Amino acid sequence: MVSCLVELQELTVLTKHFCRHNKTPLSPSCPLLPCMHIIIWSTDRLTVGPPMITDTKPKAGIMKVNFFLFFLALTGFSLIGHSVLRVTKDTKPNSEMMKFLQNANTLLLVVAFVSLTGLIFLGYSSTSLRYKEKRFCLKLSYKQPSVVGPDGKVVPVTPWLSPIVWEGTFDPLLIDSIYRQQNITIATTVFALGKYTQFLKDFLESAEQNYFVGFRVHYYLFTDQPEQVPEVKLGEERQLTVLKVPSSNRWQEITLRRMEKLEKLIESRLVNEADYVFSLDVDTKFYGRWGAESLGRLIGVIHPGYYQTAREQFPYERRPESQAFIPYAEGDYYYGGAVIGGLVKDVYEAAKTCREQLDIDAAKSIEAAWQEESHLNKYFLYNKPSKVLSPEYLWQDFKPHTNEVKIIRFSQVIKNYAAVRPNP
Ligand SMILES: CC(=O)N[C@H]1[C@@H](OP(=O)(O)OP(=O)(O)OC[C@H]2O[C@@H](n3ccc(=O)[nH]c3=O)[C@H](O)[C@@H]2O)O[C@H](CO)[C@H](O)[C@@H]1O
Ligand SMILES: [Mn+2]
Repeated sequence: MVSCLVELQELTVLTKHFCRHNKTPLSPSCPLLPCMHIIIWSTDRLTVGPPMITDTKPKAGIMKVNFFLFFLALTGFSLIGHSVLRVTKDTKPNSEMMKFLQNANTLLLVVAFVSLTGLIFLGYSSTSLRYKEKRFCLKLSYKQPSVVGPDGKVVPVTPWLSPIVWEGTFDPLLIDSIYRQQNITIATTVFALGKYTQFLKDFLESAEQNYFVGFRVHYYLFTDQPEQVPEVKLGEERQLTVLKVPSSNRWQEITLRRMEKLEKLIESRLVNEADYVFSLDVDTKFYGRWGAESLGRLIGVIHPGYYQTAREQFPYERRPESQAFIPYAEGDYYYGGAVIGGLVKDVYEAAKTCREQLDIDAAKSIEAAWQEESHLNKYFLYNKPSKVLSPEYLWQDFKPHTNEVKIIRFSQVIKNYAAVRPNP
């Protein structure tokens, strides 16, 4: 019974998926469509348990839908045949016509049975459970949320009621005092490999001036050259731990491996050493306050380059073969990979999932358009952040100021990519 339900759920997911992307084998006038809708409706209500994030395998999916429709059609014909037989039996018992109908009906039943067997076989042979989508639990056909309203005013809340943190939406003194009572530790991971060690001094010095001032902050600095870490005077109750990691000759590998390093650091240390954790890019500088208003269960930041862009133009990964794939009609915001934060447990789930998805892609020799940033965007689409930081919390020094961004708190410095990265 449970496996039947699972199969039914999967068919529902697939049918919805195909309908949404206009790949449905059913035309709108097909008489089976209402029947599929009834199944969709009923299995929606039977859906239990936490859904998964990955996409379904499209080929096995199409075959399953086809098998299922074939089975439905044959069973339908067979039922009609059965009724006709009963009527014919009453009027013309033992006629040639009667024998033909009996044979035809038996054949239909046999083929229906074979297609049902095929369906069950596909159900067991495909990795159905592993490839189930989260998508079916969320109704994803909604309008793209805006960040700046038509009147030019900033939007302070997401459509799922998470705050979008902008200057003027919170009282800094009040919010700091609320969190200070909780005696929290904020772990902050930062990576500086190769020539990126040159960014450390400004990063750390500006963080000491602006980042969670008055809170217990523990920086975990991953580098391949511990001797290049500058001496920076840290405030009271603030500390820095240097962790040596191997070098890499591909910048893409450095940025995407941050997920794995974060996952492992949380497992080995942060579960006991911190309450919240942020992972930040190092080629950055703090220019303004970044405090307790940024704390929450799961935190993402809106990328400054795309907060007024239509989602079809977001640089999400668009190849369905990648685990980071997001279709053109989906997406909320384009989140920057330079900031991820939240409670240790929730950041762990995000980092672990992204690492797993990156590994699946790597095994298929696929690298998402923007490495771990693409996977993070996929994760946030299905696991909505509980607080979203506005582009005040991730700006780019080369970007001219705009009316909506009143204060720049954290910004990417201008860098010569060719000079600082180990490869183009
Ligand atoms: C603003 C923003 O959202 N930036 C993201 C973007 O480009 P970025 O151009 O910001 O990527 P990037 O070159 O700054 O690399 C990201 C981070 O990796 C580290 N690093 C990188 C190269 C290197 O040689 N040594 C080193 O230590 C360093 O901490 C750096 O800050 O896309 C990247 C993925 O492709 C990351 O998701 C970045 O977070
Ligand atoms: Mn960067």
